[in-house]
Amino acid sequence: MSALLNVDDLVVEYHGTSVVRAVDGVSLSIAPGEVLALVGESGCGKSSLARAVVGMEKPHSGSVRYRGNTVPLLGVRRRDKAFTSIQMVFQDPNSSLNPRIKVGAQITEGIRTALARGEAGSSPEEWLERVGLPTAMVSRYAHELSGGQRQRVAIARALAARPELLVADEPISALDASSQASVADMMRRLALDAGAGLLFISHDLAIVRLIADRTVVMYRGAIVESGASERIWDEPAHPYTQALLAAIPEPDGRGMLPAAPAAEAPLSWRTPVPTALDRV
Ligand SMILES: Nc1ncnc2c1ncn2[C@@H]1O[C@H](COP(=O)(O)OP(=O)(O)OP(=O)(O)O)[C@@H](O)[C@H]1O
Repeated sequence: MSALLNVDDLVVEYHGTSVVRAVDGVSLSIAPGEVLALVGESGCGKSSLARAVVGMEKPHSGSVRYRGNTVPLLGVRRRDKAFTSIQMVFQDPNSSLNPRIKVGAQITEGIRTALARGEAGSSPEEWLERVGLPTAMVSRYAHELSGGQRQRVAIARALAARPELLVADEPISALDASSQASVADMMRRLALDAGAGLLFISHDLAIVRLIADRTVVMYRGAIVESGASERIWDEPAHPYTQALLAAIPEPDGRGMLPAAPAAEAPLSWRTPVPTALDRV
């Protein structure tokens, strides 16, 4: 099956007083109906990659193509029908929800995006039910909801647009621990029922293992390992992946590996590779 999303040798840089190369030559693809997880520690470049995928960052080099077409920068992407089927959920729901518009109206914006593409729409109440919220919330404002409820609304709005590609950047970290797995699973089901591809960004390998077909592990802007999620969980090949797995607290997940903190990892991957900052 041809890919929905192709990222080829992508480089994202921030040019300020110094140059930060946040994404350093990343290639990946997502097929329709596939969940791809992107994992890695804070600052490894996950959000920069996600932002470039949805047109919020301009690639320094390399390319991001959606159904074979280069994804334009956000303003153009929003206006171009060919790209309204890309939706994003952010870590912080406050950055995507408007505090002055009622929840129902915000979900309706998503439904209108779907209708404009000739897709079936449904009511805001139905979407609230699907994400586990009471339908009465249609008439509430975002500031009247808890952080977790807000994130569910943001997820409902993104899914109401019937995305064919959903990019979710740490979508469950605002939720309480007991509902993280169920919301992640709900996102998987709703995206896949619609035949969409899901790029699910997380630092939580235990959840990623539950919902992602494939996992890509990022470290310092580059991919160090990728493969079937179960394989990465059972036989992590790269020392960095092994350290990520070993860091999962025992009651929550793995607890199988002997403690292998990053400090004990081989120098080959711990030592900053003299690429990014040194080169530019
Ligand atoms: N606007 C910016 N200007 C300059 N540097 C930035 C900017 N945004 C991100 N960076 C830097 O780029 C690198 C990658 O950041 P990014 O937010 O992509 O990582 P991340 O893996 O998503 O982290 P987190 O999990 O904490 O969100 C970091 O070193 C960060 O400090």
